[in-house]
Amino acid sequence: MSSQTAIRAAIPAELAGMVRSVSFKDGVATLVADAGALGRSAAAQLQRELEGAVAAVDGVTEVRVALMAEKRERRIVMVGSGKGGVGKSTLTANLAVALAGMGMKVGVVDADIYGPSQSMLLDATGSKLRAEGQTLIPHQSDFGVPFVSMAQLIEPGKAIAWRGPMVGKALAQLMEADWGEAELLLVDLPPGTGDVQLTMMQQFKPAGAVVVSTPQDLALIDATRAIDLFRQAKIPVIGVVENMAGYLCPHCGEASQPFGQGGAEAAAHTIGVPFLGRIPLAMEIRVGSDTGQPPAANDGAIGRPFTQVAAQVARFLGQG
Ligand SMILES: Nc1ncnc2c1ncn2[C@@H]1O[C@H](COP(=O)(O)OP(=O)(O)OP(=O)(O)O)[C@@H](O)[C@H]1O
Repeated sequence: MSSQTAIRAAIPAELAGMVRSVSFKDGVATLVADAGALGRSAAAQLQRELEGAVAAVDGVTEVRVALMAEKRERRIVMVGSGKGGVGKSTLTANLAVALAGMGMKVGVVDADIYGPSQSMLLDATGSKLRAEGQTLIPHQSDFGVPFVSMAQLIEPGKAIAWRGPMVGKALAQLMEADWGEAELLLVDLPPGTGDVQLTMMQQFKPAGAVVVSTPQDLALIDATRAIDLFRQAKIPVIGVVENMAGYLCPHCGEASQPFGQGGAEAAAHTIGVPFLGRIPLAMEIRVGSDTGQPPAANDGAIGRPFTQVAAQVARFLGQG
């Protein structure tokens, strides 16, 4: 058997499909393998396994493995708001679940340095998040949506003192986590127009932004500021979502409007950005969010408004 044939024979069958070429000269075996579909840690493991298997072949004194990884086109959509507490994290989690339900490979980056909450929203188990060296390993939620979170990088309550360079470093770690096949990252921004927003726009070239607001005037003024910032940076505003838009009393069935009604839609028209839809204020949304059960994971009526917004985001991305 020639050495080249012996090397091919030594490659485990389950890895053989990824090996594009094998050559052998003066004791040096050179393998080229396709790691384009693999995340960083899986690619490193492929390399180790190939090296181990081929090093055992008679006559081989050195193994060189070259991994080809075609750069994957991964797009980024930011979810922002002017004001805090308007439901940005809730919308991010449910949009991600709804888009995954439509067949997209979506990851969530929880970049809310002041109140990271995706662990609660997407993970009922409360499992610990992991890292391999400097590379964060996204946590696989039960809903087909992996996520990483600022909560992995900062101690609770310490973020207030964070400034530009620290924010940039932490954000880069989240964005460059081992995202594997994810084709879309949804980024849950902190409220407002601070360092995280600026760094996102300068360093990561988002494909677009969704802005959440309640129908209240104050929230809308702040949302308009966020939209202005995205526009200045030439980030397309995919549209505005009105959250907490009307409350249906579960006892008497009467509809009331604690935060007013239609404000976000009117503001979107005035500013000239699309209006993506309305999410009602509903006890089931709050309870589902607090227990790691995003409503968009179910077919029920309460998940539908999220699915409708997700369909528009998919359309914007050319996937709908
Ligand atoms: N449509 C809704 N109906 C009922 N409760 C909601 C709705 N949207 C959000 N909530 C609840 O409101 C609270 C704030 O929501 P969320 O954390 O998503 O807001 P946020 O804008 O991300 O806040 P933060 O400023 O902390 O980042 C949470 O308790 C959430 O469960």
